Amino acid sequence: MTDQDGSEAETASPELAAEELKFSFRGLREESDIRKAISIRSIGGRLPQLIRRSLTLAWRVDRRAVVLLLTFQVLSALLEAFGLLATTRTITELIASGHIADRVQAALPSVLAIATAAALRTVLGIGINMIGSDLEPRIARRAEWMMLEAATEAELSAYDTPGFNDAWDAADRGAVVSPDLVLESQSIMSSAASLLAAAGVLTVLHPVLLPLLLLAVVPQGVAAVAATRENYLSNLEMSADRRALSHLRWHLADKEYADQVRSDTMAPFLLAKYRRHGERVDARVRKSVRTGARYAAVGALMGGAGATLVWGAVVLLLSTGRMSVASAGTAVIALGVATTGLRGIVNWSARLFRTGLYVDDWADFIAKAGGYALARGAAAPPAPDVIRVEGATYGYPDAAKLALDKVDFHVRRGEVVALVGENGSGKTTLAKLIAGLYLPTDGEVTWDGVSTRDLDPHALWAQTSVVPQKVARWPLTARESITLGREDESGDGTILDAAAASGASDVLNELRRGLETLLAPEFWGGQDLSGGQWQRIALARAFYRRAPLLVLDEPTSALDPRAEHRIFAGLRAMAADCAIVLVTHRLTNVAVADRIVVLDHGCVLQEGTFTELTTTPGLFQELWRLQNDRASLPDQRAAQPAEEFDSGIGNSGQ
Ligand SMILES: Nc1ncnc2c1ncn2[C@@H]1O[C@H](COP(=O)(O)OP(=O)(O)OP(=O)(O)O)[C@@H](O)[C@H]1O
Repeated sequence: MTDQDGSEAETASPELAAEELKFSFRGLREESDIRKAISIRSIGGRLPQLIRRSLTLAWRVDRRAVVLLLTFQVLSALLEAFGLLATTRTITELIASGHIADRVQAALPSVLAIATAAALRTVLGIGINMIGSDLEPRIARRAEWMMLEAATEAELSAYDTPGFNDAWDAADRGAVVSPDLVLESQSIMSSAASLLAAAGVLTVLHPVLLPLLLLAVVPQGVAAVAATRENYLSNLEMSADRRALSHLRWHLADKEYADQVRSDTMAPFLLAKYRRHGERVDARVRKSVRTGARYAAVGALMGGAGATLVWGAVVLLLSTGRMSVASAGTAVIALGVATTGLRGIVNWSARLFRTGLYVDDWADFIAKAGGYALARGAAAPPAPDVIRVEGATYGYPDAAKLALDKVDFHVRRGEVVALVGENGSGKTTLAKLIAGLYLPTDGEVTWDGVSTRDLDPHALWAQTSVVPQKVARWPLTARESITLGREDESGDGTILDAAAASGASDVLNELRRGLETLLAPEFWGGQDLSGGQWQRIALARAFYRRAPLLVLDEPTSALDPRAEHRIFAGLRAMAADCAIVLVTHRLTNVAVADRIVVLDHGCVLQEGTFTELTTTPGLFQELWRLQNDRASLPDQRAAQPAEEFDSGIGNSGQ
């Protein structure tokens, strides 16, 4: 139980506490696997794989750019090493004995070499930057494209699977950061190139310097990776609250519910929930920031100790005469370059590692959607003469009971068959099975004897028109909303015929630019329609398609009596060359059907013509009687004193 400000009643026992919005990564990677995958030990092995992944992604987008990027990077590293060696030469010439003018002249070629190398590296750096910036948005789009392809090629049932939508959200974040993978890999490679150049020079100067340098930088690296790991884990733990926040934000601010937020006085109630989830996120962020700061402090302390060791070694080597002044001078510069390179590798690796975790979510989604990828046959069905459902069972993932249990049904071309039953009896689910949107968990649905499992789904859907309960309000022009991009050569005639049959012509006549009007209220200049007008457009869309199977799921729920009458008056003529499956609760409308199938708790309870079912005792007759009972309400009102009747409504259920 919750009070108006959204807080749970104190008395609720844990088992009976109200459920909250929660999301799971179930079906993706298990959390324990994620923790294992991001143990510090596994990270080293992961980096090459991530660099390979970033190159593969970039390769898919633009091979030439990748080749140029790598070539520029190698050239830049070679120039850096060359510059460092030229530095030794310059210092040697400058500190040699002789007149200063002679020494400067002797050093001039190597100074020129240093300057040329630096200039060339700057040019290469600009080139690398340019190629990277050009690649990044294209990589993000490519990653998004792959997600969209994977999602649209998945079975519809994937959307009913717990965790699928979370996987989509996580993958979306992965796609957004995917270009960073390239930037970070490239920065690691460039830091590695600098390090290699400096390491080569340092090893020549004295072999002890390099291992000491590693000692200075590696602890900081480990600390950075540990902080990154903590940050990712906290994000993972917060994902449920963050999704809840985003849902609540949508429900509070979107146009769809703006009226009900006001009329139901929902704002304080939902805002309290929003605050609660927000506070949980804040607490987790605070914990993560503190842990990260602790890691950073330990890393910095150890790094400082390491750096003291390196510089102490240089001083010792110089003071004991084991290193010349020229070499020490170069060592100082090379140490600077090597430290920057190493630090770059470590810090960029930590960032690459974190990005890699998000990109893993993206890759997991693509693989996950792949797990639900349409894997049916390739046979293209001709217009079916008969569609049969044979002993079909369907259970939604994780549902406590079956939505359909051993259902037999058939519809022939030229027939109108109505599905009737109480809420939740399985009508929509059966309609989706017939239209090949779902495959039965058991049993078969066949089109002219061929199982929908063996038919090419896209070819099957091309033979199907569906008007669902909640029709899509595509952000398209009225013309596109009806043709869905499948305009034929016959010109506007077919569109206008479909519009006339559905009643959409009245809507079109009132639009400021007729068929060319943009029906997209969320865009500037786009026009919105009423619920019933949208339904008429959706019906026009279905009629325009002229598919051999027409599935109408509550197609007239928002239509006025005149518009509804037009649809049902025209339905029989339409059935001449197609099979029509009609789902409706308005039983007067099912008189148009050749046969009526009554569903109850996922099973077929009755089947017959309208006359048979209205005259035979059973569920249909009972529903029919209840629907017509409304006619007696005015009589009841007349028979009852007004006050008694009004309070009766208010007290019903007591
Ligand atoms: N996506 C889903 N995930 C889990 N269960 C679902 C889902 N959709 C429907 N169900 C369940 O399956 C059963 C059949 O639902 P279905 O939508 O087919 O019923 P219906 O007869 O069309 O209902 P209505 O008359 O209310 O439209 C119901 O128990 C419902 O709760």
